[in-house]
Amino acid sequence: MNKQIVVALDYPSHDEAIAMAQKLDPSLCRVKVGKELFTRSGPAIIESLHRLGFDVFLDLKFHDIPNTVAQAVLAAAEMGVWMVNVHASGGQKMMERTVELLDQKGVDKPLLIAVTVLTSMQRDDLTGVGLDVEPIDHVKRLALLTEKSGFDGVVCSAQEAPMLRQVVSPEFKLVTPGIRPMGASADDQKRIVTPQDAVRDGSDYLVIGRPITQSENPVKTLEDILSDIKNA
Ligand SMILES: O=C(O)c1cc(=O)[nH]c(=O)n1[C@@H]1O[C@H](COP(=O)(O)O)[C@@H](O)[C@H]1O
Repeated sequence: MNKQIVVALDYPSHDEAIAMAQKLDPSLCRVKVGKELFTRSGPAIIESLHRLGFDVFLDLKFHDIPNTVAQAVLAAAEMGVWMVNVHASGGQKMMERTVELLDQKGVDKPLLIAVTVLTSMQRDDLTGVGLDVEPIDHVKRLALLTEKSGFDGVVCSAQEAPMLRQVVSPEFKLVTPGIRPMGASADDQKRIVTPQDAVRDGSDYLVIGRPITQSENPVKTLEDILSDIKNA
């Protein structure tokens, strides 16, 4: 089974994250460790999740000079994570140096993914940082740069998936947060899509946090989403 759902374990402690992971079935989903959890728990959380049998997406969104990002991604690869991400806006040299270093070291490469435009942003947020473009156009530009740099895929909103599927190779992975089942609260997300539409529009992996982790019955919510996407 192609495990398409990645549950975002956005918790303030190792034990709270593990308590949720223990309710989940690693044959049905993968998990994501982000900045809050990793900053509080460090690599121990990755080891614990691996022991439970999960594939781990380490979401630290690296963005720095090429050597620094390449070395950080190497450290992630050596922890055995399944997927790791950087910000595409760090540029081509940053991504190319990362691929080159991992090749030189001969480590097993995680899926190398670059964030395009955060799903919490819309046009006026881009204007605020000096980018006078529509999110979809900026996503396209950064996705093409990411592919050219030898990375495996991008993080984007599933709203951009149909457009990207026209311009990138079929193997290029589209990882889409900002997923909200019909009627769920959007929280701080802006470019949101339902699970079913995300899959139908060509998303490979759906990153879902609060709709599952803050649900009264996370396991049932996950099962409902899985059954929705099966019908997509
Ligand atoms: O890279 C990410 O995972 C990410 C990129 C992005 O553009 N938007 C985004 O929401 N995320 C992450 O995806 C998760 C979404 O969580 P929920 O909004 O709770 O479903 C969070 O952990 C975010 O850090």
